[in-house]
Amino acid sequence: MSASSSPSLPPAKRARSKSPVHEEADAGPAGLVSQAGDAAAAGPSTNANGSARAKDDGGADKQHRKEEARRARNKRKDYQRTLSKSGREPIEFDIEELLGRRKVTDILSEGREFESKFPRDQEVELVIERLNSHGDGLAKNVDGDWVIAVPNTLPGERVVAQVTSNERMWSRAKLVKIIEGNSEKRRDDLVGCKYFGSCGGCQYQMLTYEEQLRIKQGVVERAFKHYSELDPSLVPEVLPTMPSPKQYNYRTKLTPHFNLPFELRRGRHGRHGDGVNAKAADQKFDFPIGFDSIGTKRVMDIEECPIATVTINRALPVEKQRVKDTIHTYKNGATILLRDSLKSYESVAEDTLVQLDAGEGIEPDTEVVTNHKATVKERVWKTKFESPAGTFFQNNRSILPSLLDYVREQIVASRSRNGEPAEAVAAHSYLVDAYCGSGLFSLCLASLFKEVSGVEISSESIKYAKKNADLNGIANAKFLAGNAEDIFGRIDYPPERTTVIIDPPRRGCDEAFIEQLVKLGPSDIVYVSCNVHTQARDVGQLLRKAPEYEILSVRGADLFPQTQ
Ligand SMILES: C[S@@+](CC[C@H](N)C(=O)[O-])C[C@H]1O[C@@H](n2cnc3c(N)ncnc32)[C@H](O)[C@@H]1O
Repeated sequence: MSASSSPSLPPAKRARSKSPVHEEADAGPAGLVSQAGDAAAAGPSTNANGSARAKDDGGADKQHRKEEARRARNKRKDYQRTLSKSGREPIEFDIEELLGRRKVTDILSEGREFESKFPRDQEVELVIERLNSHGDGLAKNVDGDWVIAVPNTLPGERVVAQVTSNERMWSRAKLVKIIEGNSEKRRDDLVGCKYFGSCGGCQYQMLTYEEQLRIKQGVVERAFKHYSELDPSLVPEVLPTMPSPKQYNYRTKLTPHFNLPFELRRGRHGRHGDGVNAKAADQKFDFPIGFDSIGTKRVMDIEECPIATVTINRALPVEKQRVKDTIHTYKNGATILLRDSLKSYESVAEDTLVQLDAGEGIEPDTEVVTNHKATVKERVWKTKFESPAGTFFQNNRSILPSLLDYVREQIVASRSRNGEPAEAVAAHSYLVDAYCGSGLFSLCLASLFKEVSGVEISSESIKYAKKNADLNGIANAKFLAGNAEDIFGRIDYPPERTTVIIDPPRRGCDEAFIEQLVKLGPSDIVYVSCNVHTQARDVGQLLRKAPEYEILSVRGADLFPQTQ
């Protein structure tokens, strides 16, 4: 699910008899969160610890802070390295399930985990048994002590595959031919791209969309089973995957890349010196610009990408030609950015706007931006967004209304469980939008809260989040540039009336963030993620640290149809 998102709505808290905030806030290392006496009067306040840093901080103090920062960095890295306590990759669970736990234990205890590897390029006949979370078909060798992963295959298919590399108890292989296909599932008539099967970008074009959604539901189920390390009774049934209204032409960002042509590389670094490059300005070079071919780092030339928007596909050949015409100015290979942006909010007619909101796939009037610093325009529901092209914004605009609807519904439902009408709660409740980017969740949901506060590491994104609040006339939103956990020292929200939305990068949350979150003890937490494995790990951590939380809903959303 490398490029797809899996938002879910874990923990909403049961009624708590006491808040852990008071008990722990004073004692904690940051000790920054306190519960407001009058929450309604309290906005985010500056952290006294932060602002009270004395002028006479000496070298020793500086040294101490540096040391603290280094320790925090290392702790963060350690946490991120481990997907779970045991640090296991998803393939290891697949191997265990395919070969059987007993067999795997025997192999490991006898030290044979690298023994059954295949010579590179060897062709093997295999029967595919299941898919892994990357969308590759998995099969066992004849002795049942090794697993082979073959992209573009389906369970039940008998195939010939050629081994490309060996790992610990498994090999990667590429498909040579299908001897017996899975006629029930394989629908080659659905394939929408001439590069499918060679390009590493898409895995599922040969499947019906319903099947793709089912597979993703299974990935979410397995991730929570293996990585949350929670008792299964604590994880509710994973809901059917939220479909993307558009299954092709949905991607609003494309990043094809290229390597420097061999002749230019020699020119720069080889014995010919700069002479070759001086000539290069007049020379034409033909080299691939596109994506890696399946299972390799070899770039394939791509003329079109049917999952990207029509506007991006129109711009792609022009951009590729521009790179080819100026290739002598590049020192290395590079990645091209193509970002689809609304031409203007006004250029979209009101009726189109309604249809856009409903996700019915009317193409808005857009243009392509290639400069990382240029501004991209988007709109979700009626909220307008601007962000620099080089910073994060969700890449499938067609599904965002449904995604936001789901998040909003869950927040409203959680409030009604507490017995208060949603409108009444809005007047005295708060939202923390952690990892907020340019304010997608906080600004779209601001009307549900008295005040919202966003935190984000990119100061560029924060600058735009503030601009976006102004652009939409939203006066109750505040934004802070910093590490996600810094927000907890800046707010004074009453935990029992605070919702926290978390939407971290693929590596998931930092442990420090989870610790601070638990100290705050908000009434509801919404965790949106583009990596369900780190999400499940974090949710497990959270529930172990704060067992009073209850997971109410887990659901994948298919932001990247045709891909894993
Ligand atoms: C998946 S994006 C979500 C952005 C936003 N919620 C949205 O949907 O547009 C994750 C964001 O986390 C930010 N980020 C990464 N590490 C962070 C950290 N340690 N603290 C705060 N923000 C961080 C990234 O810059 C990025 O904007």
